[in-house]
Amino acid sequence: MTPEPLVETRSVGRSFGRLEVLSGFDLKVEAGEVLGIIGPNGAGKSTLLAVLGGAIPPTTGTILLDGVDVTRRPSHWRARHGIATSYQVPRPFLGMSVLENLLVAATFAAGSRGHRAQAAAVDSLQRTNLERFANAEASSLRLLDRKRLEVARALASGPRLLLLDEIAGGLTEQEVPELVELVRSVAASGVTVIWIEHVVHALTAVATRLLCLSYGRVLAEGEPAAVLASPEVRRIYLGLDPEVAAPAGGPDA
Ligand SMILES: Nc1ncnc2c1ncn2[C@@H]1O[C@H](COP(=O)(O)OP(=O)(O)OP(=O)(O)O)[C@@H](O)[C@H]1O
Repeated sequence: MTPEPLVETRSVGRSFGRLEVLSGFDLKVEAGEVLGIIGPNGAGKSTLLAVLGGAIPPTTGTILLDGVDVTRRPSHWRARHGIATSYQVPRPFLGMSVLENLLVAATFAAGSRGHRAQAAAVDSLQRTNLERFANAEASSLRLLDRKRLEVARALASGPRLLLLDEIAGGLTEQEVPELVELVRSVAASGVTVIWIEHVVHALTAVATRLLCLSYGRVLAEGEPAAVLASPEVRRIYLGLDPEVAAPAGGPDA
């Protein structure tokens, strides 16, 4: 028997009033994958992530986690059952220390108490290279370290699936590889990742699979270089002439 995908959407739709952002959307993500999702502004990427994380319910369709229907489960339930999200704009408690932020995350997102919460907080601190800032106020961190803290807060809940919503946004070209390295190490520790991002080279550096979304439908999906070379992706997302051959390794090569 083949194991269930870690997460699966079956015919998921999401509308906002009369605007149908996703419709009949099917996706399977296996444990251990790093799925990168690209697509033009308004394609429905963040909506998809919000539906997966439970921030908003789908209008139609079903979401399965390990084969179990979690469609109507809210985000706090999903956080306690292995789905965590990190957002583009980090939202730490600015007046608290880094460690306190992680303790809050471990306590409220994962429902841990006492020593277990402490251990989860310290573990996420180490996994994100933030130990030296443990007692620093979150407000004092530079943007890259705030991004690390945003990932650490998600890790403190002990996720099996980490949803990353444009976390490279606002970083310099020098900082992006450091964030990529963090995502790579999180994935190597056994966490499945779905990362939506406009910084395409960040995704291709770590994604095992790439999916390009446009108006809620899949333009192309598969091995990252092949997706970036797809004529539809080049024309609709990258704004390149599909007649001109893509350089080996994709447009960032
Ligand atoms: N809460 C909402 N209410 C109304 N419309 C919404 C809401 N959230 C998203 N939309 C609309 O849904 C469409 C898809 O938005 P979404 O944020 O999912 O796209 P995206 O692919 O993530 O775009 P971007 O790359 O710009 O972040 C857009 O037209 C957006 O305006």
